[in-house]
Amino acid sequence: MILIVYYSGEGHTEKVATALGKKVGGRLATIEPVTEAGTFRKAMTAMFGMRAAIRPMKTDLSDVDFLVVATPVWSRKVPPYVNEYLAGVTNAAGKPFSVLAEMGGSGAENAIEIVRNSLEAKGMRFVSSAVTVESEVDAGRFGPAIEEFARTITAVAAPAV
Ligand SMILES: Cc1cc2nc3c(=O)[nH]c(=O)nc-3n(C[C@H](O)[C@H](O)[C@H](O)COP(=O)(O)O)c2cc1C
Repeated sequence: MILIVYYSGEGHTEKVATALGKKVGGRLATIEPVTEAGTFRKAMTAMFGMRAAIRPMKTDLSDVDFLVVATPVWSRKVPPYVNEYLAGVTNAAGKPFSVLAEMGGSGAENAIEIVRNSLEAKGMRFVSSAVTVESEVDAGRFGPAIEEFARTITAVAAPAV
């Protein structure tokens, strides 16, 4: 089973994750914050690599064959809710993963590196990454950006039936 875990504050990451899910036959799971912070706090907690409480969700990857983490870029890093999810991941050793970063304009590579380091520390195996840009997502022009990304995923994990 391909699992696509995402957080999306304003719907862009969700739009891309949903389209990707259709392409690869993946199951979607959303990271939900317990409380919505204001913009300043969001930027600060991301900048300092902090974690913030999320609603209970499955973090045990026992029945997952391939994990995709899709995240917005915040302060050239990732939201504290994504850090919280990543910290909770268990039974992940040896499993492949890919990362999708959705951004306004810059910092995606750094955000991808953060997710990559966190999951590699759990023994997971990095496969690929992709970047989408807010304006392209708004215009519905992100298809090509995830086309090749989807292929790298299905090449490793057979789509769920
Ligand atoms: C607190 C905060 C910090 C952000 N920092 C960055 C950044 O460093 N680089 C960037 O390109 N976009 C940044 N953005 C823009 C988001 O990445 C962009 O709006 C993205 O589309 C949001 O995805 P979402 O709609 O799924 O929440 C930031 C947005 C917020 C709210």
